[in-house]
Amino acid sequence: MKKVINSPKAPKAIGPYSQAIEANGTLYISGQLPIDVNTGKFVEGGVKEQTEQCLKNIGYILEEAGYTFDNVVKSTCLLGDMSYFADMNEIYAKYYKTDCPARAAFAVKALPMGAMVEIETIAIK
Ligand SMILES: CC(=[NH2+])C(=O)[O-]
Repeated sequence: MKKVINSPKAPKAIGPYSQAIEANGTLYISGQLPIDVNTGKFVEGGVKEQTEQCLKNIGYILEEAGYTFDNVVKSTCLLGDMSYFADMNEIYAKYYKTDCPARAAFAVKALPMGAMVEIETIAIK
């Protein structure tokens, strides 16, 4: 069975997808954009601020589902340009300090709404 997770603290989906789905003790969080739910817009600033906002949104969704960052086993970081890699890592490392999740990081041609960063996450109980 699947359960739709919806945190009011995180931005609503901008398309036909759920913020997250929990199935069989695994939480699949959709790619999070750097949207600040309070403004409905991207957080001000550059790659570091955008990465932080993506991770904050992920944290709200984890919390809503009863998970923490310690439960994360895999993440995928999508970047608008590979030159963002170091700045993204600097912020990412604040959230994942030890026993870091498995991860892939890609530079892509473009991200929704022109974001610089989008982060997808899988967590298990
Ligand atoms: C932003 C996002 N997760 C999507 O699928 O468009």
